[in-house]
Amino acid sequence: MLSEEALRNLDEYRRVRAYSATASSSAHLSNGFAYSPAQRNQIRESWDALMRWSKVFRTRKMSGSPLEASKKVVVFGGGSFGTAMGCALARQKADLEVVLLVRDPYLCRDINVLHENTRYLKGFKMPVNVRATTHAPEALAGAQYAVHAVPVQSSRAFLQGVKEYLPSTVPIICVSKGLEVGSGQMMSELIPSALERKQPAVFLSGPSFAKEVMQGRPTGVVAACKDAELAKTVQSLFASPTMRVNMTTDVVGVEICGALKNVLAIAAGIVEGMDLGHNALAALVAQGCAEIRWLSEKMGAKPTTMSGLSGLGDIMLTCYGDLSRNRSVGIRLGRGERLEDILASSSQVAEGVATAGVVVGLARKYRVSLPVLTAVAQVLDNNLTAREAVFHIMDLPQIEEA
Ligand SMILES: NC(=O)C1=CN([C@@H]2O[C@H](COP(=O)(O)OP(=O)(O)OC[C@H]3O[C@@H](n4cnc5c(N)ncnc54)[C@H](O)[C@@H]3O)[C@@H](O)[C@H]2O)C=CC1
Ligand SMILES: O=C(CO)COP(=O)(O)O
Repeated sequence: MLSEEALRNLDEYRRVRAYSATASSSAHLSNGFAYSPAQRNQIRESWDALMRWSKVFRTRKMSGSPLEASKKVVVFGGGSFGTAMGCALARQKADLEVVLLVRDPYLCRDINVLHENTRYLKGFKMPVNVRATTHAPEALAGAQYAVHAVPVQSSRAFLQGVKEYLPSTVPIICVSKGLEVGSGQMMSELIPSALERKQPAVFLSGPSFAKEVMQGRPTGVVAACKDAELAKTVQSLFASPTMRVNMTTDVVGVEICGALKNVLAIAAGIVEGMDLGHNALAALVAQGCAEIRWLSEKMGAKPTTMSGLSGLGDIMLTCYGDLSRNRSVGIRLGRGERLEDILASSSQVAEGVATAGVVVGLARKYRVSLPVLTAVAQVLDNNLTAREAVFHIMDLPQIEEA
């Protein structure tokens, strides 16, 4: 059921594992340097302890897997990430029915006939147990989980539209990252507000470009839910040889990091587009990390979340990774293009653009100053050029590190 590329990656992964199993018998490193026998023993013992722990853990996990018990999963949104996550699930179990609920009948037909998302993930074959429909009642009938991958600004209208077909017991696994313009809400607030009821929901976030998930490349994400049992269920549902899933109960932390890193990625793109150099980029990303930490802590997030996959992990990916749409928007702004032209030329969502304005409101509410993130909103709002923003940020008073 795995694509050829995913199979190649798995083969490589198995070769590495086989190599690691035999490598401990070879004494010397290639440059003639060798660890002392005591060091080598210590290294081997530490590794063996890790492997023993891993084995015990895996054996305990075997019983009653949520994937085994699942028959149907619906994915809201047939964009790049909904498709990639739907395919990641489908590859794990051949008789799992994965249904993408899409708007466009032409895309729907391509997915069902060509087994390819010709608009958002061109060139990637989808597993045959993934299909698409434009009909919400059919998509939702009998689904045990709903993966929500609709852009944040369209999520309220979307959820209101499917509410009557979505049983209130079906967990939503939300992968959308951003804050709603107008309400300022995170997805964990928007979902119950749009549905006008409580709905179990887990927030899956972390460094995970859709294309690489689709290629079956190793990826790590975190599942956040106040209900730890549900977070563990989703952890176990998505965990595979190519996907590690941590769990946490810190929903606010995971959501705010996921939303704000998109704004920071626009800033990183601007620095890149203006060719300001590696020093500038590293200083900017470090400052952005501090700003995200200041706000998220005031909102009640755990500090560990900031240094985890949804925090630092996703910040590094989006600020430095070529596949980031938010970073691309920033690069083009930094090169002098107008925002409206950039947005008009892209069919994909860059959540940071809308989120940037909302962050400024949150910063005021929580009485925290966020120079870089506010500067991004100013540039996007056309009140500052990228060059002016950089000048003003560099000219801020020199401070004690906080
Ligand atoms: N692409 C990626 O690598 C990742 C994306 N995400 C997040 O996932 C969310 C979705 O992003 P992508 O799939 O990348 O977006 P995309 O731009 O590839 O596709 C968005 C999809 O949502 C659909 N859509 C938009 N408005 C809709 C509406 N009102 N009703 C129904 N469907 C609607 C579009 O038709 C399209 O299928 C975003 O919040 C993004 O930040 C998270 C992790 C990785
Ligand atoms: O969230 C993402 C990866 O984790 C995707 O980032 P972009 O939306 O900037 O492409």
